[in-house]
Amino acid sequence: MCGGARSGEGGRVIEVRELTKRYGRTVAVDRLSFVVRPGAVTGFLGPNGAGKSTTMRVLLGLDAASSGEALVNGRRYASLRRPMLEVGALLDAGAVHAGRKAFDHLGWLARGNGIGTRRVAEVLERVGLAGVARKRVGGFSLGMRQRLGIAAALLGDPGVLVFDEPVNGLDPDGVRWIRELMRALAAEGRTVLISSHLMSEMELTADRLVVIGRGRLIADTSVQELADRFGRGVRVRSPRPDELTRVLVTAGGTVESANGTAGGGRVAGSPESGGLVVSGLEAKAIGEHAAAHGIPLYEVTPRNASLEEAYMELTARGAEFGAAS
Ligand SMILES: Nc1ncnc2c1ncn2[C@@H]1O[C@H](COP(=O)(O)OP(=O)(O)OP(=O)(O)O)[C@@H](O)[C@H]1O
Repeated sequence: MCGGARSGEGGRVIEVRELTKRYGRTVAVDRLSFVVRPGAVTGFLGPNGAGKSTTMRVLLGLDAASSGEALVNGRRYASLRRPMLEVGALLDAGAVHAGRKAFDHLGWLARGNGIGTRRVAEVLERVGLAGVARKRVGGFSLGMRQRLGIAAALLGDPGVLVFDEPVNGLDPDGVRWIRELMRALAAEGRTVLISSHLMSEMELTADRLVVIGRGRLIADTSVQELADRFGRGVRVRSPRPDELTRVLVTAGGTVESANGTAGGGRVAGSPESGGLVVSGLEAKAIGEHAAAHGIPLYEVTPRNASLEEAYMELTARGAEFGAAS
């Protein structure tokens, strides 16, 4: 998969290969590999301290890898001939001179990268800042600064976009705006990678997820696959859980206690402690088997586990690691 990612995708691809980054004794990124492809929003998820920003910094040439590599369109950032035309990034929205006007800031960036000033007006329009183009950035709200940072990322009309926690600190309107923009950029065939520590946000924005914890890959999946994998099962409560478990296992089901402890057939625990989660049998079949054996049921609910739960489960160990956050 890695070897051929470069060809046939219009050069719009991010490849992280066996990337390791150490800071002294801290291993921030640990042999991490994944590929981000065009036409979709990919969420880069992990608890605080998981290594997301570090990965992005190496990808953007702001930090050197200890080993392995992170490539944009098959090249390291430093060897891209005109980087702004290939990859745009939003890392720290605060990093603009307060005294500078929005238009001048972008104009300066454009000139330094051989981009015409006509493009400045275009990107300001796209991010909704055309009306404040001649205002000083110092007076901008966080949301406006975020938009300006995105305008800068879009200046070179790059096929690859990287945003580090773009919704942090934004109000609901700002969050919705960013979400829609990310989706639109992906729909244009760009490669869009957004980091976040919030599954609730990614659930609404991303098509694919790269989940990391302690610098290592935990999952590389579509949002749908994750939902399917974790969202299955029927939640059942009965005053006779052991007996019900035996009946359902005999009928071909798999039964676990609802609080997540393993139970390949025998489950201890009263209904008060959370009941059972049954997979491999539909709600209707569960009801019929229970009725045939005269076992009362208090609840039969097809479960739709939230992605948040799936994420918590996936990153449990990583979260322990960053317990302070
Ligand atoms: N410049 C640095 N010097 C030393 N340690 C660092 C440096 N940058 C990051 N780290 C450490 O590397 C690990 C990964 O940090 P990183 O910022 O990449 O995580 P993150 O997933 O982006 O988290 P957050 O969501 O909090 O930004 C952390 O343990 C962090 O303390």
